[in-house]
Amino acid sequence: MRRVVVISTGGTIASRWQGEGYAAQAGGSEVLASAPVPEGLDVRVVDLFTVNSSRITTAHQLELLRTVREVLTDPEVAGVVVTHGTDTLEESAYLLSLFHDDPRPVVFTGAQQPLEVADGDAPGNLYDALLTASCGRDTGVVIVFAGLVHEARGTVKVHTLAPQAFADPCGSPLGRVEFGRVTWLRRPDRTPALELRLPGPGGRLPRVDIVMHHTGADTLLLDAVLAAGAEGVVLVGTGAGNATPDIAAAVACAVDSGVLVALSTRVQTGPVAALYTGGGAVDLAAVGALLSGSLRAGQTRIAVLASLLSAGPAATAAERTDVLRRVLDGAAVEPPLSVPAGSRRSAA
Ligand SMILES: NC(=O)C[C@H](N)C(=O)O
Repeated sequence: MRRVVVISTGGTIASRWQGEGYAAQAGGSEVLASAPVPEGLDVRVVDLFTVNSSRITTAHQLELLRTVREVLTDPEVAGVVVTHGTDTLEESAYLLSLFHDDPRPVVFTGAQQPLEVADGDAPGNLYDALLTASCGRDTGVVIVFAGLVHEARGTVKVHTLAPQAFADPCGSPLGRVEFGRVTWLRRPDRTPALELRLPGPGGRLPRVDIVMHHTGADTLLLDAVLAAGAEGVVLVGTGAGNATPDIAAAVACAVDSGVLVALSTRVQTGPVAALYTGGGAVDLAAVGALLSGSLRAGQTRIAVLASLLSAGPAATAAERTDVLRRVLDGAAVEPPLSVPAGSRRSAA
């Protein structure tokens, strides 16, 4: 029997009607009982949390990371399944993937329809995730949803309600799960795992905020997160990563004071590219913002958070920047042909 451990964290896959709306309520054993189990598997359950994933914090994510590592100390375990709400699944999965250094797979899944819905998607997704966790090797952390296996990095929630909830807008799936079999379509682009320096119990966790640019925006929100003590900021630019000269000046001050700044885009597909000046990505990169490649805002924030955690509180700004640059290089996609060579990433 191959052993797979399911770590249950809540989400719609564990949700029931509460009178006014749905909320996570069921524990892991109930979630598991809703799905058929592939033949020949010995499935164990760890009940970690029961929360809707919009409430997931960095502390939850680090507890999940610790739990996965603890589960994998058992050599009998072939793989791990994490059941998670879909709202922030891509963030937790990407965080774990950056620190994952084990050949055994960690498979995230969830559902768009709640537990006990007669024709819901939970049982199929969980079955596929169990199958993938039992047979994958050197896959890293993946997301199994609606019959597809996605690499954690780059994958985002693309529909609020539909069963096909996840896709990588700049990439392609790693595999398919159908007819009770996993078919691998390509190898994941795995990068070396980051060194893990977890803060001790009660240790301070870095604050990383996201600020989105829009027409008429000034520096108020950026100033506010910096005043609140953000050690990292993701600026979500318009287009290929653009803002204004005032915002570029505020980013320059933030970088000079040791804040890690990454630049993502609010556009759904395509990489950030240093093409425009006048407050655009050319100027933002010149003052030290690192371009996020094809990572969308949520995963860019995780890249910044993971870099701060991995560098540790005693690291210099240059050391933290160096870790983030390596993480983002691992997330790069080729720039479109129209982007001049060498303009994709900041030289800062
Ligand atoms: N489909 C879901 O899981 C959505 C839910 N709001 C969650 O993320 O917890």
